[in-house]
Formats: sequence, structure tokens, C-alpha cells
Amino acid sequence: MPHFDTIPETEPRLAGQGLRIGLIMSRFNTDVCEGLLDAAVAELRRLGVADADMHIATVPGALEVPLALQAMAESGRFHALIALGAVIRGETYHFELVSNESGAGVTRVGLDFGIPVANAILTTDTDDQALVRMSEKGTDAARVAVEMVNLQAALKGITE
Ligand SMILES: Nc1c(NC[C@H](O)[C@H](O)[C@H](O)CO)[nH]c(=O)[nH]c1=O
Ligand SMILES: CC(=O)[C@@H](O)COP(=O)(O)O
Repeated sequence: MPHFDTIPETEPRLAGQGLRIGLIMSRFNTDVCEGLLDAAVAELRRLGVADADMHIATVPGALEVPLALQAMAESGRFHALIALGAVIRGETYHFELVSNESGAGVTRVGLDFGIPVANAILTTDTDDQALVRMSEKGTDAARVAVEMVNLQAALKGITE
């Protein structure tokens, strides 16, 4: 049997203490994006992240999110980043372009800089689909960001 290293369990309530989290929020479909942000901030607080350690910036749309994430990652000041946006299908191919390119850009920042980036850029066919999902997706993004910081630290400790 392969050897599975024991990843130390972090008490969820305390997992976020001391972490600095950068959040980039798109302003396109603002009602959904603000719902995502509210949910993410509430969950970060529940996990012990201090308000002073949450740094929020906004961009015009999902296509601009990766560049702003890159700037935060380059600063070296954050433990994890969260992308918040809402791409809602219209009549043209632009939906696919914005969805695919913003998603690829978010992933690239995480891999290029070795920093956890939780992606909560929704890609939906309708406004209602986005409104229904914004709280869950915002909450999940906060949990993923905090979990991945702790997992990354644990794995680095095991492999060093
Ligand atoms: N249609 C949506 C957009 N489109 C705008 C782009 O994200 C970008 O700002 C523009 O193409 C200029 O570069 N953005 C969203 O976030 N959501 C949409 O539904
Ligand atoms: C996702 C989009 O870019 C979309 O809102 C644009 O709508 P349309 O394709 O009708 O121009």
C-alpha cells in the first residue's frame, strides 16, 4: 500500500486565523457579485480571518479578474486569493470567451505564483441560476481558500 502522509487536521474554526486573503470582485452583474462577496466575507470571518486581513478590490468584468489577481500574487502579501464574478449567457459567443478565458487566467495565476486561488466566477445561463447559487459559491470559495493554505503548508512540511 502506498504511504499516505497524515495531513494534520486544522480546526475549521481556527484555520483562517492569521491569514491574509485577497479578494477580487467583478462589477459586472453587480447584484450577484455582491452576494458572492457577502457570503465569502462571512465565511472568512467564521474561519477566523480578521477583517483587517481581507483586502478587496473590484474590476470591471471577469476578464479583468486574472490581471488583478496577478498583482496581488506578485505582492507576496497574501496567503490565498479569491475570485468573484458572474458571467451570464447572452446571445453571442462572448459568454464562452469570457467564461473560458477568465477561468484559465485565474488558474494560471495560482499555478504561476504557487498561491491558492479559489474561483467563484459563476458561469450561468440565467440570472436566476446565478442568484440561487451566489451564497453557496461565495461560502465555498472562502472555505477552499483557507483549506488550501493549510494543506499547502502541511504538504510543504511533509516534503521538506
Ligand atoms: N458579459 C459579461 C462580462 N463581459 C465583460 C468582460 O468581462 C470584460 O470586462 C470586457 O470584455 C472588457 O474587457 N463580464 C462579466 O463579468 N460577466 C458577464 O456576463
Ligand atoms: C457573457 C456576456 O458577455 C454577455 O452578457 C454578453 O451578451 P451578448 O452575448 O448578448 O452580447
